[in-house]
Amino acid sequence: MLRRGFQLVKGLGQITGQKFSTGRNGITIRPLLSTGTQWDTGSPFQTIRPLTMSPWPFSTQPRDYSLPNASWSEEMKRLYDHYNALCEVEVEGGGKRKGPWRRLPSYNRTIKYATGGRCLSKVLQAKARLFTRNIEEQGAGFEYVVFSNKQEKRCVCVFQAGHLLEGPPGHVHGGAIATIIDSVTGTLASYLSGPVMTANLSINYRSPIPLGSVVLVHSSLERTEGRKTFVTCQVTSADGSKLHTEATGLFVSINVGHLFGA
Ligand SMILES: CCCCCCCCCC(=O)SCCNC(=O)CCNC(=O)[C@H](O)C(C)(C)COP(=O)(O)OP(=O)(O)OC[C@H]1O[C@@H](n2cnc3c(N)ncnc32)[C@H](O)[C@@H]1OP(=O)(O)O
Repeated sequence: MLRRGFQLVKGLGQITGQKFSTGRNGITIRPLLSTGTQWDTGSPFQTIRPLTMSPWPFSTQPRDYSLPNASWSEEMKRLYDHYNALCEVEVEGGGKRKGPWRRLPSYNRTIKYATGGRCLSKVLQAKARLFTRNIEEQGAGFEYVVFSNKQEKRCVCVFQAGHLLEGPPGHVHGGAIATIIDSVTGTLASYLSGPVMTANLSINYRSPIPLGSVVLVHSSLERTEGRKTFVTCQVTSADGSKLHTEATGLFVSINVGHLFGA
């Protein structure tokens, strides 16, 4: 029973991305699901606090990684607040209506908790995570939030690069920069054109990005041609005064069956 309980919570941790750890004297659990079920693992392990169990083994309330957390710098929070405020506009006589901008929520699977992928075993399916959201330690990897503006066919990402993204000493790895560019341009392309895959990404690195700094990743639609969506991208310092990186991307619309073995 004890072993079964431990395997289950460990499995849940892998599936939900939530934190469970084994202490010297047993299982220490920071339950994030709240359920009414009390599991007593018995001595020497401490009582596992109530867990909410659903018939579907995935959390129904996955973490939205694009919301502020304790690792965000003042600059990151200020920029988040700035763009978040543009998501609503005041109307005459009081009240608010939706503004031109949207904050895009972000989870650790591309399609929220969908299984899929050609030839993936069930174990791999359960463990698969979105590359940019697979570091659980807050502030260590990619901290970012994307805001999109459908009317203007563009988006902006506020990105704080954590210490695990180091390339040259004290600066962000070029592959990490390519990753956030691919994610932001891909998000814009799929927001405007539906399911797409990156066919081409061309990057010019103009000036290094200091580790821990906050930068803006701007992406705009250049044009569409049939199944092809062309986008541009610039990574700048938070105040816009310095250009760090420029890129262009080509995204090709796909039938999702392309990914699911059809
Ligand atoms: C919502 C959450 C968002 C999260 C964001 C994450 C973003 C991450 C995005 C990725 O990283 S995707 C992973 C990396 N990309 C891949 O693995 C793609 C691998 N390549 C493919 O699967 C196929 O090559 C591809 C789907 C891109 C295209 O194959 P298709 O058979 O569907 O299309 P086809 O080869 O017929 O090409 C269609 C058009 O695109 C053009 N094209 C395709 N690849 C090209 C290329 N590389 N360069 C220039 N043009 C290209 C091609 O010439 C043609 O132009 P025309 O219509 O004018 O004839």
